[in-house]
Amino acid sequence: MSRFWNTASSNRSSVAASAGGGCPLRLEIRSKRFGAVEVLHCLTIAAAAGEVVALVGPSGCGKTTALGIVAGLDRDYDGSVEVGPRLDGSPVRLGYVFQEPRLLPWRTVRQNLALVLPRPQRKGPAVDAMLEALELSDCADRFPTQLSLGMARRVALARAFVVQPDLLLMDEPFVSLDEPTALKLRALLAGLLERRPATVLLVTHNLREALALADRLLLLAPSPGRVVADVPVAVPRAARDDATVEALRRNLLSRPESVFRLLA
Ligand SMILES: Nc1ncnc2c1ncn2[C@@H]1O[C@H](COP(=O)(O)OP(=O)(O)OP(=O)(O)O)[C@@H](O)[C@H]1O
Repeated sequence: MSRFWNTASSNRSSVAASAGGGCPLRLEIRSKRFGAVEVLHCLTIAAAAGEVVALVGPSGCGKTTALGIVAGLDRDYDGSVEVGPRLDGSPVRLGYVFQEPRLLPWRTVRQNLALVLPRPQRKGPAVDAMLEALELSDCADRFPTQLSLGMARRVALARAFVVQPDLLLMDEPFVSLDEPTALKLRALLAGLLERRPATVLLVTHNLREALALADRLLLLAPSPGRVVADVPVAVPRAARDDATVEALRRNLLSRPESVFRLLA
């Protein structure tokens, strides 16, 4: 197991080893509190190696809190997290795309990417290849203040991918972008995952985005946050053009179960 931690009493659960890109993930939170308020209760998220799982739910239902726990940024909870293993036993690599790009303002685009790599690899071809894949070669020597929000978000995506992550955590990665820019970034992300699969937890408010990218949607309800629906997306990702995504969205919104009203 590459990483495992918990507080209070935890249940260790077994997960199959990763055979290709990505690694398995299992998160079981019995309870997560901030002070007297319980924000997550009996929340279980499991993802197979290479699976893209979208966490969808209203503001405040605990999506970011759950990501922080998976990333190891928050260890004050009752439950367990298992990430990995990789088949070859090597350490799991984690990528995190935050809600804001969080680039170092005093470093250039190229330097922001290089800094997340082990020192011997920083001058190798990985950085330039990733900049090219995300159509960022022309701004490699710019500083973050010289970028548009869409470019800064592409750099944040490039920084997460340059480590070749097994597990990628994405928290509203395309929020507050105009729709054409968001569409372009989604297509770039889909292309990156096609070339090098990773297990992805994608937090989003945007149902179209979830349906365009994910293999499965987990719908969370608030107070306290928990999973109320687990919805597989049967159409292959490559076949999900705008019209197909819209049809999937309408189909989901028309389902009679009351939990789907959370999406309206
Ligand atoms: N550090 C903190 N201290 C106290 N309460 C917090 C803290 N962080 C989050 N919360 C509360 O926990 C709940 C879940 O917050 P979280 O940010 O995880 O929700 P979210 O689903 O990601 O929301 P959004 O979609 O608006 O980003 C909210 O009620 C929030 O106010």
